[in-house]
Amino acid sequence: MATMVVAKPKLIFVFSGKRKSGKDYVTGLIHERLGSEVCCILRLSAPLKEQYARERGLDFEELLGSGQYKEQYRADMIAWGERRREQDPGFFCRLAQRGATQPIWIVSDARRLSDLQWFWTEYPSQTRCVRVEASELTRQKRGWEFTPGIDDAESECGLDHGVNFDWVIHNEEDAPPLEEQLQALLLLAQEKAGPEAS
Ligand SMILES: Nc1ncnc2c1ncn2[C@@H]1O[C@H](COP(=O)(O)OP(=O)(O)O)[C@@H](O)[C@H]1O
Ligand SMILES: C[C@@](O)(CCOP(=O)(O)OP(=O)(O)O)CC(=O)O
Repeated sequence: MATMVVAKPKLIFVFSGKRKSGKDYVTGLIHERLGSEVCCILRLSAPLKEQYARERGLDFEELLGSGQYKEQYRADMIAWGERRREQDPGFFCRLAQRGATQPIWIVSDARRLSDLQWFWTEYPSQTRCVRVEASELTRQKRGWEFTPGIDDAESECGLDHGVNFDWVIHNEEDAPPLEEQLQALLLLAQEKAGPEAS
């Protein structure tokens, strides 16, 4: 693969969380607050879904969505992606960062220790890990159903233990408001990005 020249970020928030915990919702709030000039959202699953859709003649946009379409293919996408990660753990991380020029990056969907290790290795001083937490009841209310082979496998459980997260965001009705929980992340991002982020 040709060497991709990537603009160095000043700060990277690497998010993880269970299905329907609110990763996209929370990272969307941060992105909205900081603005597209300063902040971009990187999805590790996007290059995976793009190649998977191409190989199988599927609808890439639908795979990016949050509906049933992607759930039909999730198990096979997981297996397909894991075969590639076995050969090159950073394969999807490198592809996801293509074209990112903003100073603040948000990786919205880390799932495995190899994801975190890639960013810690490539960007040791810039990387901060954030976990989005929600109870199973809350996730069920958002449309999650336990699926054997998915919710008890690495894709969903790979970061359940052994990670000292820099922040844990409790995305629950009875938790403090997200704006309050995200204050420290937003302040750090504004400090790192400089005056244009304020
Ligand atoms: N704090 C919240 N307030 C309102 N809706 C939320 C909140 N968190 C998540 N949601 C909704 O719940 C669903 C799942 O959230 P999402 O961010 O897609 O989860 P994930 O990306 O972790 O699978 C979405 O419809 C989203 O809009
Ligand atoms: C094969 C996947 O990349 C599919 C991920 O799809 P999404 O990122 O859409 O998942 P949620 O938003 O958590 O529901 C998972 C993997 O193990 O790589």
